[in-house]
Amino acid sequence: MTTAPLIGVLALQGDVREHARAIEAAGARAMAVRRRSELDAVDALVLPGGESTTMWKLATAFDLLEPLRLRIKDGLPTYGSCAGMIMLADRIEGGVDGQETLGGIDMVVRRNAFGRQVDSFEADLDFAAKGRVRAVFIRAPWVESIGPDVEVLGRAEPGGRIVAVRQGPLLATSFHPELTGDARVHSYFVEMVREF
Ligand SMILES: NC(=O)CC[C@H](N)C(=O)O
Repeated sequence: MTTAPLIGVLALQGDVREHARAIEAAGARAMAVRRRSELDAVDALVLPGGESTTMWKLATAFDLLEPLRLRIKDGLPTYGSCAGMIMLADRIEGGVDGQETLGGIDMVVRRNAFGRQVDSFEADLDFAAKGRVRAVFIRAPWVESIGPDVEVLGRAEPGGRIVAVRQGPLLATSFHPELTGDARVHSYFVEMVREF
């Protein structure tokens, strides 16, 4: 890919604008995705933080759930942060009755694992080869277990819980790098997108 990749941000709910800004800071182009035609147009996708139950319900109402699943299955590079991580999990714990995900990463993610809203916190952690990043956790999930093809890119300290993973073209973090003004996690994703 010689031109800057076009990265969609699923814009049903959540902190869409912050991700769009971070994508642009990482040297790619950003576009809000609400319709199937927009989903078809992008080279990659970000699933923002927000509320996974709402995202699932809106994706169903907008007829996007199956198209999203299919594009992810076909290898669309996709990055999910927080609620987006939950959406990328093959299996979840602590979901509401009947809660569905898009799936793609062979992992079990526990919703609201770090506690309630008041338990939101910030911490520094090592992210992949990018060095130490400031991680903002907001009613965040953690990764309870992973399959053999999933690579761990980051752990919360202390406790060592898995909070960043990658499986092929799919990336997920429990935390919100789009809120820190540091685009290194998005840069990592843009590098992934250029590989595929
Ligand atoms: N900041 C977030 O994205 C929180 C995720 C939220 N707890 C959920 O279950 O979807």
